Amino acid sequence: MLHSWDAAAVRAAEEPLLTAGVPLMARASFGLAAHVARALRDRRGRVGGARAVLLVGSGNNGGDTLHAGALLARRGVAVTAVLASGRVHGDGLAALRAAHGRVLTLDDACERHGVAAPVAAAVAAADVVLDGLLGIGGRGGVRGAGARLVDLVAAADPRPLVVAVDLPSGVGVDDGTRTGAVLDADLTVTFGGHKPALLLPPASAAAGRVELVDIGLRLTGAPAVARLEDHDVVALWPVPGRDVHKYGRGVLGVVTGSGHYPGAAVLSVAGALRTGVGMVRYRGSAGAQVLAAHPEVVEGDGRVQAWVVGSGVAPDDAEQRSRARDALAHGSRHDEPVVVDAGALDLLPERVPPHVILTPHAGELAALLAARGERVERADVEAGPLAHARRAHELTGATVLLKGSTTVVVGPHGATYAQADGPAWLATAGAGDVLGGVLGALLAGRASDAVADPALPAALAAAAALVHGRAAHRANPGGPVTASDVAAALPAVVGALVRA
Ligand SMILES: NC(=O)C1=CN([C@@H]2O[C@H](COP(=O)(O)OP(=O)(O)OC[C@H]3O[C@@H](n4cnc5c(N)ncnc54)[C@H](OP(=O)(O)O)[C@@H]3O)[C@@H](O)[C@H]2O)[C@@H](O)CC1
Ligand SMILES: [K+]
Repeated sequence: MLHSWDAAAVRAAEEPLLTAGVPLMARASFGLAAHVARALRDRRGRVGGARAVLLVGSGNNGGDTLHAGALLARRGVAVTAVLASGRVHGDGLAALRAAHGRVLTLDDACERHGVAAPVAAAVAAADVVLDGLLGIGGRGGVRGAGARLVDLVAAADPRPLVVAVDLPSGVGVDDGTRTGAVLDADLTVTFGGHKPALLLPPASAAAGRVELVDIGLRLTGAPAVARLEDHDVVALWPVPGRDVHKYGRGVLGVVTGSGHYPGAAVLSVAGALRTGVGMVRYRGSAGAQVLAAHPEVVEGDGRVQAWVVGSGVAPDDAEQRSRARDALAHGSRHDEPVVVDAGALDLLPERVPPHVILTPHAGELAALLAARGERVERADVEAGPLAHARRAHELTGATVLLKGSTTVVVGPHGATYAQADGPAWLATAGAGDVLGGVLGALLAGRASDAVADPALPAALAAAAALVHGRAAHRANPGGPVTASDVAAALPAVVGALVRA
């Protein structure tokens, strides 16, 4: 599992080490220089003779960058530091000067006297740019001279390799927002532990590949945001024991689809069956289509351990909406986990337990929050997915899985996940219906655990997102997929993950 820690936790872990005189900045800059040198070697074949530009802000992030620049200069790199502030890290600047690095300033006064031209020339000639404007001390997007530097580098053609120091400057460190100027990086070299912005959308898209440098911090306690990796899935998966029978494995009740959208029912059932479930009971108006596609399904009422409701339930299908409402009410009251998607999100009772899991996309989450009196539009959710998923969890009590290219999951007790497992090709009609089925199957298999441990539904939701994303990759590596392809790839993906 990948963990991330917010700025306060990182500072708290740094403090005793700094007091004890541990050279954290030296460790950070040494690791940074090593990663930059490796990237230069990969790109140009050698390190010596490369040209590097350092964007240097006023804090310790700029200090890391200056020290790394000094190390690179000693390896034969022509290093130019551009100071975006009149106040920069003194030791770092001295180290760079001692290593014969060049220093340019770009505060407002200097720019009026024409310093901008040499800065532009240095950026235009650079093989690599190190973004050391802001680290965990940044508040809001990069301002002032730094913002002009960001624009200059972003417009450079050919584009140099951009390495973010600790994290891309100007992103919301703890919430993953991107409010102003941010320089998109190819590589981020982060120190001590991942920061939430490196996992959370939209900021995570600015980070590129992320490399972690161990500087000896002891980050303990719960992480701010986690990301499941393949090897985490087996511990969560309801792998059947030798003597289990189909009812023991879990029966999933599915109330999805409608006369208008029978495909949603077929796909949500496909997702569940191919993930592995004892039985699916289907209730609804698309029974003929579901049975034609999946003869193993049983139609009608009966005991179930978990539910999937809502995908493809049309607003004018009163009968199907009433079945979805009943399932939702029954599941909330009777310890049966419920996945609530699309057409049932507006049927949600005022408060529900965390074993009710909402699976909206950004537009649906905005509508859900607006219906509860919040002034929110889709664009707001896209700009701050974590904050809005959290708000929906607080207002409803439900576990919230917010779908997106990076899926954000929020549950009780701070359980927070950001999963970026699927290819962009997965943004296709019906993929969400399959995801609902995957999660439903997991919940049916672990229904009593998911009720007893309020944080477990969030972990299962993250696991569902991981498996769904992996299935899209497996269905057609690097190319287009349909929702049916994704469902078809599920058994092999699950098999590979639980055997590993
Ligand atoms: N502690 C250690 O030993 C270690 C720390 N490490 C490194 O230190 C980094 C954290 O350093 P940091 O705390 O100095 O903050 P940092 O992010 O460099 O910038 C703060 C400065 O920026 C300014 N500023 C703020 N917002 C702004 C904006 N939007 N636009 C423009 N300016 C803005 C702000 O100004 P102020 O608002 O205070 O006037 C302040 O002067 C961390 O990410 C890691 O790289 C590693 O070496 C490991 C060891
Ligand atoms: K930075």
